[in-house]
Order: sequence, then structure tokens, then C-alpha cells
Amino acid sequence: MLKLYDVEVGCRLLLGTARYPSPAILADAVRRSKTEIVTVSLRRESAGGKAGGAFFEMIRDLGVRILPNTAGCHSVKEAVLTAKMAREVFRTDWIKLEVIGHHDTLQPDVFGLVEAARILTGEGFQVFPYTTDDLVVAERLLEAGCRVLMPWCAPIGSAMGPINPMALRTFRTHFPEIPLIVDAGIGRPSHTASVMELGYDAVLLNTAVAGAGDPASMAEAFAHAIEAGRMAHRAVPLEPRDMAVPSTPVIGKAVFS
Ligand SMILES: CC(=O)[C@@H](O)[C@H](O)COP(=O)(O)O
Repeated sequence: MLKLYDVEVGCRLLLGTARYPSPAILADAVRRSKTEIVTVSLRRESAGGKAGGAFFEMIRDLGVRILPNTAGCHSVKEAVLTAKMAREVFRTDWIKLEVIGHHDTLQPDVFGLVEAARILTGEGFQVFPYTTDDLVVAERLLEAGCRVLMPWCAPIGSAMGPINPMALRTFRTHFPEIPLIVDAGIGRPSHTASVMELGYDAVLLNTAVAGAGDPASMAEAFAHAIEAGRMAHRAVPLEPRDMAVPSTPVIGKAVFS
């Protein structure tokens, strides 16, 4: 079982809820993925309005745990305010903290992220920080009170998959005891299998499912890939070699004279 703060989680896929063709398709994808956690963006303009209310009600009816996020926040002040509003709306101390620092790449502002994480943990939030694969930033986030880290594997929505697998491998090795969730940039189930093979604890993704031709089937495919990657990691995969090694033993081979 994966433990995220004080909550035990069976499914290692966390799903985003944005950009689905329809609420019904989103609901279907959530069910088929068997996810237990969905992340929801608090859009302040609609939170109290009719459309926002109906959407949040639909999410609540899915019976999954909600991880509110601060997607779209570009400053510490905005992220902290959004987190506080999300706590009121969703009645949870969990917050997926995004402080975006760059318009084109949606790269996290890691300085603002650490500052916001420190403020929020001080106010009792359990923070899931969306960060880069930088080890020093990760150390600072842990010092700020985060007990889960969410390194990106590629820019949000890019579907590129792990662009720096070596950095992800180092990150995992450096934090053996911290629950690590790869967040953002996943495009295909094989990408999730590969990061789970590295020993990551879970994956959070949105665009690759919401934007697929058949989101519900894709959600299920991701769930299988995550299970396969996890199982492979536990089975200890071979390290690649740069030499050929005969897979058939040569001892006792036939000798022709
Ligand atoms: C919904 C959400 O939280 C995203 O911001 C998240 O980072 C997932 O990224 P992808 O859409 O690239 O999967």
C-alpha cells in the first residue's frame, strides 16, 4: 500500500479532471482507471457559480478522494490564496501546489514553490508540490514540511514522456523513503511503465487521457501500465549491458569433428 501523508492508497494512478470532452466521459475514465484520487483545479470565478457547483458535485459523486490543485497560479500569494479557498470548498488539507514560473514551458517557479510550501505547511496543509527533478529544490521542499514530492517528467500537456530519465533515476535514488509521484508530461502508457520501473510510487496525469480518442479506454490502459511497471520494479529488472551475452548456455554444445 502507498501512504500519502496519513492516507493509504491502493491505486497508483492519480487523474486530472480537466479538458475531457464531457463530464460523462470524465466519469467513465475515472471509473475505468480505478483511480482513488483525482486532482481538481479551483477556478475561482466558477467555484460559487452554477457550472462550477455542478462540476464539483459530479466529482464528489464519483466517490474518490479529491486533491485540489493551484493550477494556473503564477505567484506565491495567488497559490496560497487558492489553496485556502480549496480547503474551504473541498474540506481537505491536501493541496497539489503549483506555482508556475514560465509561460511557455509552464515550468515551476521553484523559489516561489518552496516559499508557498513553507507557508501552507505552517497552516496545516499537506502539500503535494509539483516540482522539477532538481535535488536541491527537493531538499528545500522537504525542509519546508512536504512529505510527498511530485517531480515533472516533461512540461505539462506536452505528452513527451520522461525527457531526462537519468535525472528521474537519480531523484528516486536520492529520496528512497519519500513517496514520489511523477507529475506532468506523460503521453503514453509506456512512459508510466518506465517511470514505475525506476521505482516511482505513483503517476499523476491528465492530458494524455483527456485528449485521447477514447479517454476511458486510455485511462484503463494507463492503469495496467502502471501495475506492470510496478510489478517489474519489484521483480528487479536487469541492468542494460553494452556487450552481447549468449542467452543459450554454451556448455555441453554439440561438437562436430
Ligand atoms: C491537472 C494537473 O494537475 C496538471 O497540471 C498535471 O500536472 C498533469 O499534467 P499533464 O496534463 O501533462 O498530464
